[in-house]
Amino acid sequence: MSVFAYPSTVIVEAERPLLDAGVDLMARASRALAHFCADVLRESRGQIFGSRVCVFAGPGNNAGDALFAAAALARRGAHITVVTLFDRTHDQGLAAARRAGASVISSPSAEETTDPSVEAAGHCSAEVRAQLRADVMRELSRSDLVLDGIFGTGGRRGLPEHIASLIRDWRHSAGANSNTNTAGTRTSRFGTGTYTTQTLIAVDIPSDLSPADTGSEDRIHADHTVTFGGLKAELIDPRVAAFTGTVHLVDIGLELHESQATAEVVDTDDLNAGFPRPEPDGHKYSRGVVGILAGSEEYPGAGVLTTTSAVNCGVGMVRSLGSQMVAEYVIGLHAEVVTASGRMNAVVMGPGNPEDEYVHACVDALANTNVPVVLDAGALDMVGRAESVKGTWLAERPVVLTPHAGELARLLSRLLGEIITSSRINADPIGWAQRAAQSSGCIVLLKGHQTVIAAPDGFCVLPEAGPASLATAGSGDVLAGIIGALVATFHAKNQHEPPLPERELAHIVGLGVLVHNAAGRRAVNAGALGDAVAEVAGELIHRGSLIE
Ligand SMILES: NC(=O)C1=CN([C@@H]2O[C@H](COP(=O)(O)OP(=O)(O)OC[C@H]3O[C@@H](n4cnc5c(N)ncnc54)[C@H](O)[C@@H]3O)[C@@H](O)[C@H]2O)[C@@H](O)CC1
Repeated sequence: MSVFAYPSTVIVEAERPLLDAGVDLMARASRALAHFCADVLRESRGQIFGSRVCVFAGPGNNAGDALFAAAALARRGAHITVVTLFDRTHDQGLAAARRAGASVISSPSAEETTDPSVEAAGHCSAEVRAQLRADVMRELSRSDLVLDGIFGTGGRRGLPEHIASLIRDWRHSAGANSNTNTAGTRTSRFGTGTYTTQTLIAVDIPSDLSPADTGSEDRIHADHTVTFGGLKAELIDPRVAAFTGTVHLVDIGLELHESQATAEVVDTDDLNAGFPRPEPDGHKYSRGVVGILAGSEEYPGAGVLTTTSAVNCGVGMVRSLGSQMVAEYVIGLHAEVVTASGRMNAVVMGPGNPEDEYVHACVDALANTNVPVVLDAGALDMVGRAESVKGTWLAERPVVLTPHAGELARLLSRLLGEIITSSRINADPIGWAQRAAQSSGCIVLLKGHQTVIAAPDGFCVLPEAGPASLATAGSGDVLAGIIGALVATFHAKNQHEPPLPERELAHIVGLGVLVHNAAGRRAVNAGALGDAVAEVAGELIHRGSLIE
């Protein structure tokens, strides 16, 4: 179900009242972490007893989580090696790990010295440093599981060089033995019939989590991140997926309010729960009427695909607002589509670049209404070189824009009056979708493998990533039809209420993306995709949930 993401500062703030009341949050966090690690070890090795676990321990409470979890694993028979990376760490955590039998290697952190008599913690001779480094590398190479407890929410960007070089060397040495490209995260051995997997788990957040590519060799690439209390907003950025691995959220009893969230991650459970079903006393108008202005003499197929997916999504009625020729194609396939004018609860404009005369007629028909519009493809050009849609026919109505990166680059170049390239968009999809939503005043759905939906207040909805099969001609037309149908249905339900809050509309658009993803898992081209929408909507309406 929906998981809301919060800035780390909000999560740390929510810990405060519980800590003040004496609640041992670290015990909750480390217990859950130990359970997770135990599951991983059981799955990869069959048992915890005899497994080898290496803990990178930093200077703060993040190390505390890792060390208490390691102590729990040691009590279940795991061999634990703690690598302390600073001249201080979480004392109680380290004591607990030692009591449970952990060995400790103090990895040297200070500058090299040539004086062999200086061997205090952090200051040691080159020879001793080399030996300690070799010990750490040996331990890392034979570990079944490595815990990144270097920095958590208190971490600043940029690992100190002694840690960066350690990670770099480890990644290189693991890469030499690995049959995957994810050097250091997974080592497979075949031939003897055994298969060992090394798993790297980041505690709360991977240390030095940065969306930048630079220096990525020196950073933690986790297989899993076990995060506590609330989903940290930085973990959901698609650019950090290679560093976080799969993110697992552990509830430690914090009180967080959705209003403080900056994003929402939605998945199939949300679709199962939120997809609109016909009401027993409903009728075609209460289920929503969507107008589709899509397709042209040049691209008639876009009209067919957009209309097909809207019809198949289970909306009350679909009106074809385009040319006679497109309408004939559409009605040939879907006899229920109506060409007569009349009431509408949402309109989709733009797929297949409909001719101007139909666009003008449609804009006239929508004047003095608050009917929401979904602008796709050619219709995106209607959002012009203004700070927002204020003062245009788009004002006072919900507007959803559905660009891909190239279209968003053109749109933003117009809105911001500077050249924005699609490669810049691809380098920061969330940031640019938010920028476009804020400056246009519209909901912006940026299409991609990880589609991002941004509302004008910056709030984002991230639907789970779609299948690669969706990257095919006409797929966007299908998506526009689905979103138009859903927006029409929700708007029909709420037409006598105040307008849907932007975040709610963004959520509905997110459900549309999930329908599209589910259809994409059943089809390999856009024609079949439009048909698969009927299958998906049919399961949601008649069965109550998707068969997946
Ligand atoms: N407060 C609590 O009781 C709880 C804390 N928890 C854990 O504690 C973490 C936060 O703990 P802390 O606030 O101690 O923060 P960290 O454990 O991230 O460590 C902060 C320390 O690291 C140093 N540091 C940070 N970045 C550095 C860098 N790039 N180079 C050198 N030194 C750097 C800081 O100066 C500070 O001393 C969470 O992420 C979570 O894992 C959880 O156990 C939940 C409860």
